[in-house]
Amino acid sequence: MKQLLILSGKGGTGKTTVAGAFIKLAGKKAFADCDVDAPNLHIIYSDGEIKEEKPYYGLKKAVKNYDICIQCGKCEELCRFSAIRNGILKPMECEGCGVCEAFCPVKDDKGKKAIHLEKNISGITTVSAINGEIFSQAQLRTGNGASGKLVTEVRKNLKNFAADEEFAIIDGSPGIGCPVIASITGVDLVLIVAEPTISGIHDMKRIIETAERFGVPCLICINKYDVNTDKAYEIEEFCNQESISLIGRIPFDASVVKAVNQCKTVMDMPDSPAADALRGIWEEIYKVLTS
Ligand SMILES: Nc1ncnc2c1ncn2[C@@H]1O[C@H](COP(=O)(O)OP(=O)(O)OP(=O)(O)O)[C@@H](O)[C@H]1O
Ligand code: SF4
Ligand code: SF4
Repeated sequence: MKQLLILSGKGGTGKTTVAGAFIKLAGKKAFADCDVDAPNLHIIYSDGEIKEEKPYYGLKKAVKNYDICIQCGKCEELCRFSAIRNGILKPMECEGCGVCEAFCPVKDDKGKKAIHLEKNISGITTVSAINGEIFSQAQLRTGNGASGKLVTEVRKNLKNFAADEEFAIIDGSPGIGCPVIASITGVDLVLIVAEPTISGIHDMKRIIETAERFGVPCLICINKYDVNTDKAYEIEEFCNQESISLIGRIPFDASVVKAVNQCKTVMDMPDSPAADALRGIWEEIYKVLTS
């Protein structure tokens, strides 16, 4: 299975718009949303038969039994993350280090400490089949820090359920942190959707560096290039200097927004200049993936 990952560094540059279009264009494929903090590919690809929905247990978290606690204050004194304040445990701030449990002097009749670690549901993974094509995604629960592990789970599910597919198209998350690193490992190609703004260019450079560190080849396309042609030109110059292929420019197109409002991809919209540009970009990517 050839895996294409779509990234940008900066959020909101058009990753999901591009991923949604490629899923439509690619024919036989599987797809995944690795933006587990804020998944949104399901807005376009929602009607499927659920194959599997599972809780994902990530980091353990502290649980406090207030009935047996003698309020000695040891756990509060030792917690490096200030997750216990005025005797009250704030589960959202617990990092699961286990120091409180190790030093708590009180046990219940089953030997469980007054403060102890317990399994914790970090998120929910879902695999669905849409017209026979596998869609793997997950939603991280608020206050959980296991985003990288959850992304790894999404990719594992994609491989397990769609091992025979020719392509996998993966919508990545913004930034360069854990979820991006978990999504980049082992993919065949990264497409960076660059935005012609100061922050868009800055973040594009950071994500190129990240991909290079993992030895994954990168291609670039500029989205909404006509909104700031000076900055679009700066991206082109950068690509020339660094010998990175710029494979397309997508214009600002009101039908992209209309498509999202109708829960469709831009490829479903008539007379869309953005759809025309995306068709050309997909052809280039297809050539690289199948060469
Ligand atoms: N070429 C375009 N013309 C007009 N609007 C666009 C274009 N591309 C994207 N948009 C709009 O910009 C917004 C962000 O796009 P999108 O959700 O695809 O970005 P994203 O990179 O996936 O965001 P996030 O980082 O939040 O996941 C959406 O409202 C989308 O409709
Ligand atoms: S497990 Fe660690 S972070 Fe969580 S409350 Fe205990 S000491 Fe604090
Ligand atoms: S260390 Fe144990 S007994 Fe002491 S305050 Fe914390 S939970 Fe209560």
